[in-house]
Amino acid sequence: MLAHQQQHAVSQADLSVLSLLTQDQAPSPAQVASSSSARGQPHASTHRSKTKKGDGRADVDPLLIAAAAASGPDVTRNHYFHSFFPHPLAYSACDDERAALNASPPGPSTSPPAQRPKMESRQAPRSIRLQVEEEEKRRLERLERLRREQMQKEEEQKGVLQDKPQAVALPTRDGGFDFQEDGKVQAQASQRDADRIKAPKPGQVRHLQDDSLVVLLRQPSTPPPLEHPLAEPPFPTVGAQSAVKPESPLSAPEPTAAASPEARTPLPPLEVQCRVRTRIPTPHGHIFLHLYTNNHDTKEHLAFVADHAQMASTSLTTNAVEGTPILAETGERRLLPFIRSHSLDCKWHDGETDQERIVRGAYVGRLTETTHIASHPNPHSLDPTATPPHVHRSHRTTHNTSSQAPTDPPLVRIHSECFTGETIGSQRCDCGEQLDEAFRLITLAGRGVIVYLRQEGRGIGLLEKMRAYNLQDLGHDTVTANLMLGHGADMRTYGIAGAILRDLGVAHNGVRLLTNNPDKIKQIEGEGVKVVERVAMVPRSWVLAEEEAAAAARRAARKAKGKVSGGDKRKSLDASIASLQSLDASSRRPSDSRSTSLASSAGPSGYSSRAPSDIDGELSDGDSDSSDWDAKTDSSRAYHLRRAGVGMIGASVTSSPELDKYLRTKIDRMGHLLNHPTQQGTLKRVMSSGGASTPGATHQHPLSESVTSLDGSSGEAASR
Ligand SMILES: Nc1nc2c(ncn2[C@@H]2O[C@H](COP(=O)(O)OP(=O)(O)OP(=O)(O)O)[C@@H](O)[C@H]2O)c(=O)[nH]1
Repeated sequence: MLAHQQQHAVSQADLSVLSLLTQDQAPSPAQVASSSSARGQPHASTHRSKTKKGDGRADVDPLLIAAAAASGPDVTRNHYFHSFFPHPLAYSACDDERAALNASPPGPSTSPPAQRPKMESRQAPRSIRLQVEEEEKRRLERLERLRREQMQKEEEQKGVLQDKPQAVALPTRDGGFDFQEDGKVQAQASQRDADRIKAPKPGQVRHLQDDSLVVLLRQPSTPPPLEHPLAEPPFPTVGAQSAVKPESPLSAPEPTAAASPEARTPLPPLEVQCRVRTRIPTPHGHIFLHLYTNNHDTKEHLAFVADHAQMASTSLTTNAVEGTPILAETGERRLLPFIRSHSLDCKWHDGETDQERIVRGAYVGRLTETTHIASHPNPHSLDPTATPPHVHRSHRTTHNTSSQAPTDPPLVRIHSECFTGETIGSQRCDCGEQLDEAFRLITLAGRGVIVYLRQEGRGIGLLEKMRAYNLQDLGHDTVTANLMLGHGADMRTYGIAGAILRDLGVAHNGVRLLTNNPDKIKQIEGEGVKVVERVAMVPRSWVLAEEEAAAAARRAARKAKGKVSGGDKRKSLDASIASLQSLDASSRRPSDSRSTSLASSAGPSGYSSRAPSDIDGELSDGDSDSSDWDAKTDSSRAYHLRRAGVGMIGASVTSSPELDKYLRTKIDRMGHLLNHPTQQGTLKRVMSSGGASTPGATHQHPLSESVTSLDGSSGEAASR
């Protein structure tokens, strides 16, 4: 009983310690000392407590009490932010607060107490974190399942394709096609295939029942990996050199990454790859559209190929009689290599099927319901007159062409994308009509290439070009506007064009380049493309003006002479037809020398002067009293339809004060090889150094001596 009482007795010392710990103010050292000494006194109850060790509690250590007291009543970090915390700055271990205290001047402070830092957890509650983890796990499992299914399908597909022989496609009546080995019906065709051939269900798209074809269509094969794949992030698209360096920009903007050679990451050797080819019927005729990828940018550059002989052929060699073009002027058959993409035709992987080749466009002739012949993986090896297999990976590779038969250099246009000119017929530039004219000329010649480069706005992009247009509306020209925005006058490069032309096998034998731009000729030659002739691109509005002036002159002459007799009229028509035919032949024929180019007489009337079918249209245009010719033939109707701009790219003829200024700037400031017509209507364009108002570089290029005039006469004639 006594022991029990002793155990629960509270001594005076305990009470004083308790009051020390619970008081508002921190105890002074003296208080602590007295408290300790009080505990040190041999007090009866203290003594009793010392003797009662059986309750498991340790004696209260005076040092511990002193430390606790010095820290104030709220000592744990957990208590620190409780709203009931009574003592600002009582947590002496907080560095921020100590710093704030040190910073405050000595003596009574009037400034408000420093803000206590807030320590808040940004972590989501655990339940949410678990939920997110769970979802991520489920997503990864789903992906893994899909990947496994995909692999399984591919395995199955491989099995199917190995069982199925490589084949030439045979047409089916419902528009699908079946592939049979070497064109022969397979004796061991599967029962399923045989059933399908015999009994097609009406309205059913048969080829979609073919599992292997479905797999092929949904998961097309990819070309062999490039030696130097596209780096991440993509390399700048454009901007290696500019034709005209910034002279004195009004502001001095930072050079763009593309503009500054030092800032550019060194590019790997350029590689291009034709991924797909297809036939497109255009208002001017059929062309093959090729889509290219490359390892310098992420853009899809294009090539349009006109090759009528190839389209008519059922063989990859030009030895096939039906594929041999006949030269208009001599009637002679000439063996011309077909213009084909080496990277498209080559084998992409082992076990490649004809289906794969045909779907990507590696086929012979024209794909129809009745002809589906996959091309040979190396078509050039079949053609003795063709360029050797083109090595597209490095344009530095030289080919020995000495043993090859001379070939007709195709017409080639290297065109830069212009959204505004080509899609909505902007009258600020001549891009739309130039593209249209290039289509007209290559299809008329029956053989040629347009390389369509995705370097909008001379390489500065659509956004910047539109900003430049606003500056032009303020009165600046196209060059100055570019410079003001911190770009060069022309930021385009032609490496990709060169690689595409090499891939198409036309670079080495020479091309007739449709351009007025001397810088373009220089750059493309630097890419290993042989330019044997420059063919001028004449604004159609100029041609039109010339023709109208000529027609007016003829009418005036007739009036002066009196009405011509029927016989005279016939003679004059015959003479005109003969002259037009000779012009027409010239646009089809390669030039004998680099010095003279009979210009593509561009413009709506140019159709008539080039296409025999339009000759009547030309004459009717010139002679008002021969309009009866128009109604007589279909060809004149075609002429009028085309003249009206049906199906033309952009606008068939571009004409505006803005265009006038644009062309003038190109001639005066960018050295384009074109003379602006004078007010008197003198439209002879003399491309020689003497005739063109062009800067130095223009004169040095041999092709700058080419002479072109709107009436098709040679330079010598024009200058006489
Ligand atoms: N920055 C800029 N680009 C323009 C402007 N007008 C047209 N372009 C672009 O210029 C490119 C065509 O270049 P041009 O100088 O017209 O012709 P070119 O291709 O150099 O020369 P040719 O072969 O003779 O046609 C296209 O990419 C157009 O988008 C303009 O005012 N400013």
